[in-house]
Amino acid sequence: MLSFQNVTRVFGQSTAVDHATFDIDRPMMVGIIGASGAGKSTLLRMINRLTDASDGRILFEGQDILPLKGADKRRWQSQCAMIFQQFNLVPRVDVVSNVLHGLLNRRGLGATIFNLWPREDISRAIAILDRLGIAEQAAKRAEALSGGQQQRVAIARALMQDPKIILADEPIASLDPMNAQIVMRTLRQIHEEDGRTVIANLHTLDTARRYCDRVIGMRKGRIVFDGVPELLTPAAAREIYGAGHDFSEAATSTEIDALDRPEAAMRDDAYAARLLAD
Ligand SMILES: Nc1ncnc2c1ncn2[C@@H]1O[C@H](COP(=O)(O)OP(=O)(O)OP(=O)(O)O)[C@@H](O)[C@H]1O
Repeated sequence: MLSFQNVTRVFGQSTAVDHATFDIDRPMMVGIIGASGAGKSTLLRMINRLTDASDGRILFEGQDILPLKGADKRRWQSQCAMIFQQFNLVPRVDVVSNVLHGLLNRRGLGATIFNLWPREDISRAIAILDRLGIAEQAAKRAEALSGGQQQRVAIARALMQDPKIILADEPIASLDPMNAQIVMRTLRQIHEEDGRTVIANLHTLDTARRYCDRVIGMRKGRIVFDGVPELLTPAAAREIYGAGHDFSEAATSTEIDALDRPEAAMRDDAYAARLLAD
């Protein structure tokens, strides 16, 4: 289905992703973990062509998606929707319109600017919001919603594209523990019920363990772990995070406690090291 073959991305002197090679041969939920700067975002962004690869091939159902241009590239991008840590909604615009923006690649800019959406698109947007439990927010401005609700709107916008793959770049890093769980459960539900592949960059090992079928661990651009969560032993975690021997798996088994800490939103090596060393 999705095949990475020696995919590399170089920025100047630094190699953000170094010969990444792996196959996803059936719909699954994949968590990508690693310290800040390990290359997780770059890996994800190369899939939907927000970032170009320097070398290698990414095949989707046999076709290399890296050389795609123009309409072909847009078609591919509509098959792999992305959600972001900061939701990337239009804050002053109502929720339904934000969801309808998921159709931008298909309906064009005119429909978006003039808010000219066919009735069936609007009905579908509301049905998706209903599925995600936020239909009653449909008429509100996006900025009036809580973070967790805004991320669900972003997921609804992604679903509007009817994508085969959902790419989630730190989807819960800005959320409180309760909303983080709701968003992760929503992503899991979308995978299980719709058969879509979800690939999510995650900050806590425990979230990857709890929600993902497979975990890919990156360190300094290289994939150093690829397996089922059960194989994510303390030794494997040390390898991924470069942590010391005082690493304790128990320290990462309380995702909610970890997210509860005020510094949980920090995205740096010190945070990962502290988490592992606690
Ligand atoms: N546009 C860019 N220009 C230059 N360097 C970049 C660019 N994007 C990423 N990098 C570098 O590539 C490396 C990998 O960055 P990336 O954002 O992919 O890591 P990450 O694992 O997602 O980190 P984080 O968890 O902090 O988001 C880093 O050294 C980063 O500085």
